[in-house]
Amino acid sequence: MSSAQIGFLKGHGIENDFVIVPDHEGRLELSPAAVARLCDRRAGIGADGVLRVVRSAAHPEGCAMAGGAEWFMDYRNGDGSVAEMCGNGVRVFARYLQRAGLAGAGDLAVATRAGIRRVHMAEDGPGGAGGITVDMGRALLPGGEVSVCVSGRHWPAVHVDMGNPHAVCFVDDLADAGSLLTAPAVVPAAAYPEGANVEFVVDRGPRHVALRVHERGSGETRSCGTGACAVMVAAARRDGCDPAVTGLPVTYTVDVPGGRLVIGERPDGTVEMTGPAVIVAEGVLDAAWLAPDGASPAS
Ligand SMILES: N[C@@H](CCC[C@H](N)C(=O)O)C(=O)O
Repeated sequence: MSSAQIGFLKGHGIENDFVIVPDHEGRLELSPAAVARLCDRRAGIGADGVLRVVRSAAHPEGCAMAGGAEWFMDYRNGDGSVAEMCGNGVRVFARYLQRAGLAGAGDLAVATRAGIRRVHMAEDGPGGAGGITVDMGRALLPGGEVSVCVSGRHWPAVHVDMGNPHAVCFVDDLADAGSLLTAPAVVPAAAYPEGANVEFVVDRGPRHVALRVHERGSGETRSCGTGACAVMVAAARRDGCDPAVTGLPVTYTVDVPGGRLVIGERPDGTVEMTGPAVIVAEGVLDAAWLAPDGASPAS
């Protein structure tokens, strides 16, 4: 590859899609504008976000993470903003490492801004169909009264922190959320100083829910892994099966527009998410296109 080219891959986790930028030694200056260009669905590659793959030792935030994770997931939203964690993204990140021969089947630790996430990969199936399970850590429920407002309608919401911020509201019909072309208002805004991902949830059956999500920095997406975990945690408390109270693990099926995740919580509060991760393409980018103002993306 010439110095004017940058390698990339495209992948998705139940249609939450990402441009993957391997930058193992941390040499790229990936500005917010460059991320937004990559994610542009008409003028760029198109994606909900970017996964930059960097060795932890080559990234200041990766270095700061204890836990012996060789790789740091530098996740960016489609608008170029930085986020702490991406649940579908970490599965796709692990799939990339597996495909590149940098990780085998079995267990892998990935450093994220929200801490270390432990990933368990089965042997890859056709088209990346082998499930990947992620220990998503413990949810925090800061409490307080929060509500979500769309087009003059209000719903009470549950504030759940999965390393990144979520407002979960239970609605009668997923269509109630409207077009979700703009971000729902979350009240009080002070409860979410860094903004919020907002999930709208309906019941599908016992321990089975479905959601739509408006993601901070990306708009409505076809899936959100951390959002699905936040929904599972909120639903378990609503349904009287909080594992910390019952002493029993609980598992929910969570449907999203792009597919299905299976999410469980143990009595110690650990949340575990299982779902697919697929790499669909690989190519090269023109570095001059990525940084048209003359700033070199490679340092
Ligand atoms: N799609 C992701 C979440 C990505 C980050 C989010 N938009 C935020 O800003 O917190 C997921 O699968 O968890």
